[in-house]
Amino acid sequence: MAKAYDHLFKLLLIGDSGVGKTCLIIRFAEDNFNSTYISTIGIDFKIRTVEIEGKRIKLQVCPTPSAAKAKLLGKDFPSRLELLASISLCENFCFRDTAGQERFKTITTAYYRGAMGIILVYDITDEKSFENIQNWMKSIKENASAGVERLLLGNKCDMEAKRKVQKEQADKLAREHGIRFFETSAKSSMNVDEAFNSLARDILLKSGGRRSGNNGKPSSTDLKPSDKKNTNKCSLG
Ligand SMILES: Nc1nc2c(ncn2[C@@H]2O[C@H](COP(=O)(O)OP(=O)(O)OP(=O)(O)O)[C@@H](O)[C@H]2O)c(=O)[nH]1
Repeated sequence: MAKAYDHLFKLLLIGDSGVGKTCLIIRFAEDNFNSTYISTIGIDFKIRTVEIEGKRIKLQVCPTPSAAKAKLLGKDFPSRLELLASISLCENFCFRDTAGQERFKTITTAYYRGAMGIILVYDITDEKSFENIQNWMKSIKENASAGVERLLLGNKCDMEAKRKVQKEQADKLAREHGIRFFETSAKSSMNVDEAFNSLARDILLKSGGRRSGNNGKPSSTDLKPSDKKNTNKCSLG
């Protein structure tokens, strides 16, 4: 039987708690939005297959669980419960840890190492979440594979009246790091497909699966999200 996809890309979303990582993933994978806030504990990953440059790309997307985030930002590890939650991640990110904190570094490094693309998310209404992007960049440098594709997203752009972070500030930061930047809204779906597809396309181009033309820069007209949307549950396995 023919394979349902040509490439599998694993993506990771990171950023402060509450910036909208889970909602972005749900919007992308299921075209849905739920305003009920439940902080990510024990995570689902989502899958959606898109078509880019004639290739079917299966995107597997995970948010970083709270415990991993805390450790990556150098804070104390929150609790045993959160450790258990954090190790319930999917496929390559799946670990069982009976020893506790001492092995946590290995786990967090593995989150990053498994990812081919990392999406850094801040909330345009929360200045602190934008300032922390620098810390997230640092943790990518320390933990991720060299050359991992990165993308910066300013989420909640539907909340213009409460905006604290100007687009120009983020544009500048993205330029300094040589990465793309979008303002998105998981609520209105503004730029969500565009952002994920642009990252997938950059990974595809980097991996050599590209046609020539357009100077290697993505063109939004080349991006064709397919209808296939899917969900998978992670388990403590
Ligand atoms: N107005 C608006 N609210 C949003 C948007 N995205 C997320 N939210 C809200 O922001 C809150 C946090 O969203 P989550 O997706 O759970 O945030 P998260 O980054 O996954 O949070 P953690 O799991 O704690 O890391 C929820 O109340 C969402 O409804 C958006 O684009 N616009």
